[in-house]
Amino acid sequence: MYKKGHKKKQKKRGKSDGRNKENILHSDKEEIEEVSTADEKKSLCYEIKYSDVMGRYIVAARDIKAGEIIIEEPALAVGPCTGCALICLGCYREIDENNINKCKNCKWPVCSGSCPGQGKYTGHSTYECETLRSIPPDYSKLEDLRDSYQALMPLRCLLLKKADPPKWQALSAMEAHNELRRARGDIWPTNEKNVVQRIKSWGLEYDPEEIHTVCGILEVNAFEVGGSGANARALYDRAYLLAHDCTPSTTHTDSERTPGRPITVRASIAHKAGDLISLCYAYTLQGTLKRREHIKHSKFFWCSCRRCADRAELGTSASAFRCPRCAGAVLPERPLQRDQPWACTRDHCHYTMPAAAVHLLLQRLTDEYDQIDANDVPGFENFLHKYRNVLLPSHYLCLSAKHSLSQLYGKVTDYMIHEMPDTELNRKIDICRDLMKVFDVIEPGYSRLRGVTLYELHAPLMILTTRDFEKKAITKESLRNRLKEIVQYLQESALILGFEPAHSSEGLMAAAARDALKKIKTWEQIIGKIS
Ligand SMILES: C[S@@+](CC[C@H](N)C(=O)[O-])C[C@H]1O[C@@H](n2cnc3c(N)ncnc32)[C@H](O)[C@@H]1O
Repeated sequence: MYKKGHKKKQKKRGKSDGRNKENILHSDKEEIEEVSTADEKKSLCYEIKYSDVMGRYIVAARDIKAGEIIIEEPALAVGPCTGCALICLGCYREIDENNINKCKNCKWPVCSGSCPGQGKYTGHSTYECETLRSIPPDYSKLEDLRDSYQALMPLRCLLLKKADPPKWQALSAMEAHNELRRARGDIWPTNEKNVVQRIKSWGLEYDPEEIHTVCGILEVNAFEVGGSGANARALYDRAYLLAHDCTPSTTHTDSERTPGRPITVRASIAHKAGDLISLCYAYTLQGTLKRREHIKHSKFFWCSCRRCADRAELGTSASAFRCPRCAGAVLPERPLQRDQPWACTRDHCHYTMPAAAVHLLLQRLTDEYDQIDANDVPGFENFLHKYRNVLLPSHYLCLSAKHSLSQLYGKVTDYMIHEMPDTELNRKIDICRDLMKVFDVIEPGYSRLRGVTLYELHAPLMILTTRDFEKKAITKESLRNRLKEIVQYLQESALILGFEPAHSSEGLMAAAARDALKKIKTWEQIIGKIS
């Protein structure tokens, strides 16, 4: 499943967009679709291509500017993720297991009688409700009920066959990788038990192979959607065509509160006509070994993108261990062959490490990293200090620790921004700058990671500047230069995060950045125009 990732606007797709079929009255449907398909082709900024390696993928049909909308479309289907807690079938928010509210008709869990997802195809639709009415949940077996949620999203897709054939047709066109998945000892039997047998036990007559195919379509193509405690997965008619790249060229965001739960895919960098339009199927802040394993495991192919093929990951050294002999960087000799040894990059040093030793060391360090509590500032700092002779500061585990620290410094108990001493503020600044150097390469342009980090960077800079001004330890000229730099960070952050839904944490950060910019304007009374 794709994790969440983000103006001069391309002509925005209107509500009569050919794919927004739920907005079209049946009698007019064919005519409107034909017209809008022709219009659509003219205005599309991408075209679909095919290769034996990647299958279908999209490229820019013309030059695309950073921030431009490439795809904006409603979901074909939305439903619970596998392994989710007991959630409302309408809005995906967690339900209090001691006080479960039930749908009046089918008796399955919903948050309330007025849940906004009631009766919507992106939530608890009437056809789902009617189907589930004959399968009342057993509330004396909550664990079993939670397990049964795994079958709900596949069932929602299968129900579309009758309830909305065009949507069913659109999702049926997606890749399921059945042969690759069938050959794997884990996925197929798990789906057989948790989904196929479950749907059979509900007395619903679907072909087992078809159910497996729907499971595959979801595994290969679904996007994780939602936020603010309401996590779900969704299929989209065109966004699924985005090929993978470990330095993605787009970001995407979904709008939980808009009917149809649309996804918006934006160019995070400028594209030339013919450029691949890509999305990262893995977490960019991981090293090549982990990203490739994750992609192989969940998307069934070995990535060999530019970043994966380069031992130094495009100059970031994001997987580099420190050489115990000369303190240089130890990197894989052939990063696309995971069983090949790693070696020091310095000419005179011939230190090598067998792949198995690297994998073991990485696992041990990852296990230790994972033990650190998400809010534990000293925990992350200790990790960085403890492994300073084992990992290069650019190693992704160090970057992950710094990423957490960049957000914790200034926001958690004992580290509230106005109480932080200058040394800690400077630490936050250094951390943010280190991160930005890497993010500029692995998630360039208008990416959420860059937007948030720029915002985090402005805060300690602003406080140090104010303190220096109050102490009269700064000239007018240097004050102006520092404010200029802060304004640049805030403007870019507000621009990037302004693409996010207003109520999301990133949307709120964008609003805070805009406010901060207004406040900085008041300094102009003291020092004259800043920029
Ligand atoms: C969501 S689908 C993308 C659409 C798909 N290509 C199709 O034709 O339906 C993901 C699948 O596309 C293929 N794919 C995407 N990016 C790839 C890449 N960079 N290298 C190789 N295969 C890729 C893989 O088969 C992957 O499982």
